[in-house]
Amino acid sequence: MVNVVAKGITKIYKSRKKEVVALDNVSIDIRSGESFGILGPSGAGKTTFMRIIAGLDIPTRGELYFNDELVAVSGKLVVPPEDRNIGMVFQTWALYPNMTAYDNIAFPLRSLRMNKDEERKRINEVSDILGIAHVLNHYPRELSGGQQQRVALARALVKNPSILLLDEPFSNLDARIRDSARALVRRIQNELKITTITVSHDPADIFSIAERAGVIVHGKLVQVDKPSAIYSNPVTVEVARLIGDLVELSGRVEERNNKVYAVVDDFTFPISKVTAGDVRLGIRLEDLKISDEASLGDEWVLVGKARVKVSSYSSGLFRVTVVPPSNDNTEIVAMMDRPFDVGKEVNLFVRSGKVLVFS
Ligand SMILES: Nc1ncnc2c1ncn2[C@@H]1O[C@H](COP(=O)(O)OP(=O)(O)OP(=O)(O)O)[C@@H](O)[C@H]1O
Repeated sequence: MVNVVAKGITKIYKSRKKEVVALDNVSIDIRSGESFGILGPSGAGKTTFMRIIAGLDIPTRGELYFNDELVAVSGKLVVPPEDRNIGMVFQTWALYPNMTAYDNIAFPLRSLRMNKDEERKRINEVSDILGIAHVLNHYPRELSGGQQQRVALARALVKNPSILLLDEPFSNLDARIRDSARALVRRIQNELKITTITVSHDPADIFSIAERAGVIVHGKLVQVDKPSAIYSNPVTVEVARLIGDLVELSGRVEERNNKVYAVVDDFTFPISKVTAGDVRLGIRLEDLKISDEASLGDEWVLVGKARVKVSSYSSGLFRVTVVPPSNDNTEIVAMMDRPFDVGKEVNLFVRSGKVLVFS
């Protein structure tokens, strides 16, 4: 088991006389045996970070250690990729189309000049764990997406790697089998206790397999925490957006009866942070509700009267957009279990303590 330590890693690409800062002073300590997730929008620098760990790219500045061993430093590869004992699964799985599943999995072992019995034993072990023993004679085109992904995973695991790198490993799978694929990766990681780093732009991947996660935005590591803590306390509105649908509003802080509110047109949102002046608010759709009732119990706080502007259907729920009486442009969306008539006057509620405040 290996702990991965990055100290001040910066990666600058030079292309057509332009410099792109893909990673900007990233420091992180990924614990031995940990399942760590890296979340970030497209172009944030996630793949660059993985490539540097794998040794496929060299940091422009900074140091990378596996345990206490220096593996790369400012412009220099100290330990080459083939000596890093890393298993990788790419987004596309990158299986060799002209080789059977067996030969794909055996490929990393061929350089070890292992005897055939030992090779078969290893491949059978890893195939049993992944439930693909019955398709080892098939070519990739004869396998389902889920089976192809498991072959790619088997190929990454067959050498007993110290580190497993998964780059968007589920994005090529049908949505309906993604959950079971995530559960499989989580179970294997748990059993084998390999330090695992999963990169994704999809928070569902990170929530299902990572114990801790780092968020990279514009090359900077802006937050490291448990996924649930990033969800509840995102450091910026960009991070909040990455981890779920969000209503964003601009408000003005006011104190009324010793309580602090953010006022948005006719709405008053209770907030806990005392930040004077203008604030940016973020509220998750699941923390908003509309109702004909005047009260919904202690969990929900009345924000004000609203008018239904649009009501549409979305995956089993109704997406209801409401506006305050005085401003048709301040749109707030709540996911409801029934439709509401357009033009109807309703009460808007927010879940207590769930208004995110950004300065
Ligand atoms: N070889 C390269 N030469 C020049 N620029 C590059 C190179 N590789 C990556 N970049 C740039 O570095 C930045 C980070 O890219 P990277 O692929 O690491 O992002 P990412 O977060 O993995 O994005 P995605 O989710 O879209 O794959 C981008 O602006 C990208 O265009």
